[in-house]
Amino acid sequence: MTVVAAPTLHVTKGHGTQNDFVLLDDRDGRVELSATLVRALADRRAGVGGDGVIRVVAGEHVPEGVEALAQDPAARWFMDYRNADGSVAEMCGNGVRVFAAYLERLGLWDAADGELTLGTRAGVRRVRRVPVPAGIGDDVWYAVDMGPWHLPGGPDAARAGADAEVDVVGLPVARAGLSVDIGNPHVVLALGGEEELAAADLTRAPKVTPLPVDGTNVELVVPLGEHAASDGTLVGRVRMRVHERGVGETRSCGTGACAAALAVRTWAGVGAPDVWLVDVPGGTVRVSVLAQGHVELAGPAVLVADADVDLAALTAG
Ligand SMILES: N[C@@H](CCC[C@H](N)C(=O)O)C(=O)O
Repeated sequence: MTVVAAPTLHVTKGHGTQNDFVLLDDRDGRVELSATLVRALADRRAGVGGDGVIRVVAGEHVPEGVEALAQDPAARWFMDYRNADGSVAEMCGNGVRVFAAYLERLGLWDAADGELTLGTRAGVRRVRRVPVPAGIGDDVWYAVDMGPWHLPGGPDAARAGADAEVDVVGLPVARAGLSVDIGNPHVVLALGGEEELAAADLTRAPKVTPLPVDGTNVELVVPLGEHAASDGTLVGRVRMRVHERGVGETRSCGTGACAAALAVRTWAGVGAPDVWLVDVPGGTVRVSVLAQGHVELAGPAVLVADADVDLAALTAG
């Protein structure tokens, strides 16, 4: 890969339920997306600002993209996702939807032609446009098949409902948490109610024991009950706050919402809903448990700005 010598970098800013990203069209794989460049772009004062940076690159230009193409030759575009601290993450649920909206903007995908197949570090993912659920908003919604999920603690953790201890600043005692893998790592813990959720101080990372070697995202959830939708489907609802690995507290996390719904569904046991609305500080997303161990995430994706970044000024410090 060669470093782009151009003095400016054209970027787009987008978000999914206020989980915000700097998007980069590097379809030919010419940009050296170093951790330093990612941190500078994501910087909320000296840069564009975002929870992460997402690069669109043709799969053939990056090794992980080549792997995705081997899995499914339709995975022409690869989502290269980076956290705001410059670290690489396997997957970003909100990011996939924003990636799809960005591809539409770039003319690289048309939702009218059918679903989008893309490569991610967690494997191939599929996205389609879906109707916006009544009463939730008027943004464009996309649904993503997030692929397989599992409980790293296995059946023992499922039975116990926990496999980790999580200490959150602002809460009096450490809580039991359940690890959920949805392509990237999460630990979910249930709190007693809205007051506790508000009291949690997520300016510092919760202490997770044992901490997975690659770290983890942490979701705090308050179950809000269940209701029957107009078609009779049983729908569960939870409120969630999240501390993201490589970022800090964010206003939403798509993989985190999936992990939260899956953990609450595990705790609820037989007869629990397969469809969940997850309320996050930045909005609401929908999680549906699909057949064959897959889970679907649906929610909005919004592109808000385009900018030409002066690379010399950005990296001047
Ligand atoms: N916000 C994302 C998750 C981004 C990656 C995460 N911070 C990690 O390191 O695993 C989402 O919407 O899923």
